[in-house]
Amino acid sequence: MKLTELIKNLTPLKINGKSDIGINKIEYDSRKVTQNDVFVAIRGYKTDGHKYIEQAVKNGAAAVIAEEHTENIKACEIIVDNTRRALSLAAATYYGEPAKKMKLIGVTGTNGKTTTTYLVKSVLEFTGHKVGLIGTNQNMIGNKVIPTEHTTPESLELQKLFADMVSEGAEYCIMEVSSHSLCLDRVYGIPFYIGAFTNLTQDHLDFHKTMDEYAKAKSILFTMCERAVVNADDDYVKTIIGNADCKIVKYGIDKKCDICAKNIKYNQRGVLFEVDTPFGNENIRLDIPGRFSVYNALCAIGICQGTGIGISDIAKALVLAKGVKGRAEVVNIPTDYTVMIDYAHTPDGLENIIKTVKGFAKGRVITVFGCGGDRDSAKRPKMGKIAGDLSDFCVVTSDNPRTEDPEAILKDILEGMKDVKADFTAICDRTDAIEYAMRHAKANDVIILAGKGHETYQILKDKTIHYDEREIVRDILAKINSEA
Ligand SMILES: CC(=O)N[C@H]1[C@@H](OP(=O)(O)OP(=O)(O)OC[C@H]2O[C@@H](n3ccc(=O)[nH]c3=O)[C@H](O)[C@@H]2O)O[C@H](CO)[C@@H](O)[C@@H]1O[C@H](C)C(=O)N[C@@H](C)C(=O)N[C@H](CCC(=O)O)C(=O)O
Ligand SMILES: Nc1ncnc2c1ncn2[C@@H]1O[C@H](COP(=O)(O)OP(=O)(O)OP(=O)(O)O)[C@@H](O)[C@H]1O
Ligand SMILES: N[C@H](CCC[C@H](N)C(=O)O)C(=O)O
Ligand SMILES: [Mg+2]
Repeated sequence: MKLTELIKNLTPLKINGKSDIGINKIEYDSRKVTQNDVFVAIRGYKTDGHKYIEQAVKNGAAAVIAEEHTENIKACEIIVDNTRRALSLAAATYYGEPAKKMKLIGVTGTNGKTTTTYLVKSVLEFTGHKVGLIGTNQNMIGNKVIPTEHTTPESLELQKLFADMVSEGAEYCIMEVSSHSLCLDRVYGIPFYIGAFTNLTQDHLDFHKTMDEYAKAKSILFTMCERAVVNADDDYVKTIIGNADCKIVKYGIDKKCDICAKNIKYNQRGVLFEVDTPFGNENIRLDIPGRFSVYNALCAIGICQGTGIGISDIAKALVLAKGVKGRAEVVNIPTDYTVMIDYAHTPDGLENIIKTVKGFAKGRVITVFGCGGDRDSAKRPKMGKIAGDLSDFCVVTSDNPRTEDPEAILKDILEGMKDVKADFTAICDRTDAIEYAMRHAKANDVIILAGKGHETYQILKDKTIHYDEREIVRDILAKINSEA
């Protein structure tokens, strides 16, 4: 591709050097640059990509997109005011504007994004469509799984993924849009057909600092879509759609809205309810338990109706929809107590899953949980308080301590547990903590292993180790049985 073509949608402040040259590919990491690439220099949180311009040119960069001029540079220099945005726009051009060739649906919110995207994928597939999915657990094109490290990938990888989806015939792409991705312009310039909002509760304040800033970040999605589907019961909904200039469809249980659930029945297996929509009413059954599952189903219904699918097909597809790995997932073991793996890692998520299990457990609810290192530390005592007040017993433990001291994270959690109702203990090693819970479980108890969900790793200071709670639970059970 010609550099002039690649930058056609940018508004350069200055171009230094010859831009009528052939280029190979785009890179934003100087270490990956090879002959005739375009290097995009990004000012990051850990370092500044402008420091690596010289290295990128040495590695063969024919052009550099940057926010400032470099003296004596031996490559064409495109100066722009925002390189993250330039990266997103140039990547879209490089891959042939793939987002415009599919109907793109973005889901944002603190909790429920992954679950909702899977529900939407199931409904779209039930009605015969080929669907791409992007999110926390994995990316998918139809049934093909593509591993991922981020909930929402960097723009360059995102545009490549869109292009792969288009070339494999996907008509829709349903994706999670994290607040980080909105702030860091990973989705800049992308035309969303539908944007959806699940809810906003505390998380990621290490990054956003305040809830208002966090809400503002989420609201960006609703300036980029043709249609919005939003949770009317959420306290932040006004901020979220404050700048929206599109059709807005509201869903909820408590407030009067376009799509509402009534006569809700909860059981251990899932939820049953009636839904009223502008396009008809229907009975809905979803085999994922909890009030939050009603919200996720309503959000999915709003999105799918926006694509023109009838409510009766949506209802039929939701009955068949399977749960998502690591979300209220019951481990299949022959014990008289239950072990459930769940991804609750925020105060609200933890409260929801414990209350849900409390609603059906015939025995006690034992919660094993921790909090991630290098993440919002203000949520730690709050999660301690919630788990301690709502469970019958808690084991506080580690969940991806990353660069932090695991014991110090436990201490932060325990700060919130000074006068909680439940008994609790703290065991830093997660496997020992799970073993403790399993050895103390009685008939009909439910052990919730919260926080790791689908993850099959534990991130420690110096390394990431394989860590799959399904395997851990089975190994512990074998050990306990061998002692009998
Ligand atoms: C805060 C954050 O999101 N940071 C992301 C960001 O890093 P950054 O811009 O600060 O990059 P940096 O490390 O300072 O480097 C600056 C630039 O110099 C370049 N560089 C660096 C070294 C070198 O030798 N040469 C070079 O060119 C880097 O490639 C980069 O372009 O851009 C990087 C590249 O895309 C991301 O990998 C990185 O994600 C970090 C690792 C991260 O942990 N992000 C998490 C918090 C995140 O994004 N989470 C959300 C939500 C999760 C959820 O709730 O589900 C997600 O969407 O996954
Ligand atoms: N609508 C909801 N409201 C509140 N809590 C929810 C909701 N849906 C799911 N949860 C709880 O939050 C956990 C995470 O759900 P899910 O993975 O769907 O959210 P997410 O928004 O994708 O999270 P992440 O930000 O990590 O990607 C679940 O395991 C469950 O305990
Ligand atoms: N994807 C989210 C949740 C991770 C959940 C938990 N396992 C943790 O590590 O904190 C994040 O990176 O903040
Ligand atoms: Mg997710």
